[in-house]
Amino acid sequence: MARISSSKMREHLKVYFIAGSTNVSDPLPEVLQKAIDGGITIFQYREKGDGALTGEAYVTLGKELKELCNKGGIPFIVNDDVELALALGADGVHIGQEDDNVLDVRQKIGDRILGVSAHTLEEARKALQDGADYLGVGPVFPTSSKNDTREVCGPQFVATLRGQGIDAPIVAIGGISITNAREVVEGKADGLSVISAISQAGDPREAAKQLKEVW
Ligand SMILES: Nc1nc(C(F)(F)F)ncc1COP(=O)(O)OP(=O)(O)O
Ligand SMILES: [Mg+2]
Repeated sequence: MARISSSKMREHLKVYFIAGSTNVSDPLPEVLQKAIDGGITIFQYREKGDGALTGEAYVTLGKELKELCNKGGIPFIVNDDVELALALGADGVHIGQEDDNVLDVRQKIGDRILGVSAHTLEEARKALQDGADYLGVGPVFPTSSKNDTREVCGPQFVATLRGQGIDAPIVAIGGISITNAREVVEGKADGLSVISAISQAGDPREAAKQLKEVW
């Protein structure tokens, strides 16, 4: 298996749904299936925060979500937890600046997809140099889904990175919804990632469909 190409990675990043059991009121597998039906292009299992599952329940849910992604033909990404990603046979992992070292994770996961959060030009350059396949850049808008974010950088920050020579696949994250998604597209991101815009939507399928239609 070779590393994913940038063009294929950009396609996968278009509508990136991220969720864990604490982000939904209905069972996450049901929400994920609706999101897949609506056209999400990649999913990240991010089981974090108060009330997050642990132990067997954490692994069992991950297995179920991975199966849905496999059937739906989209990559299944695990947030932070490289061991779980390997145990589940995930398609990749996403790590942030406070997580494991990018070089070490690349070594552990082989050619699987590796996403890295970046908030500055230096962090972006280093992550790519160390083996990231895509960057998660944000928060582009204020967000209620994560309480320890760096300061809001705005949707134009991705365009700034492009101007500084970062032409790798980038997905924007943070407070994105259907009402501001166009700004993300105009800001030269390759994709938009959302938690509550889908996980808290009355109709996750419709929400995913509308976000897909922005492209
Ligand atoms: N989970 C993420 N996924 C993305 C993605 F690019 F996939 F959209 N970008 C950024 C993050 C944030 O990652 P991190 O800074 O480690 O915080 P946390 O582990 O709490 O999510
Ligand atoms: Mg993390």
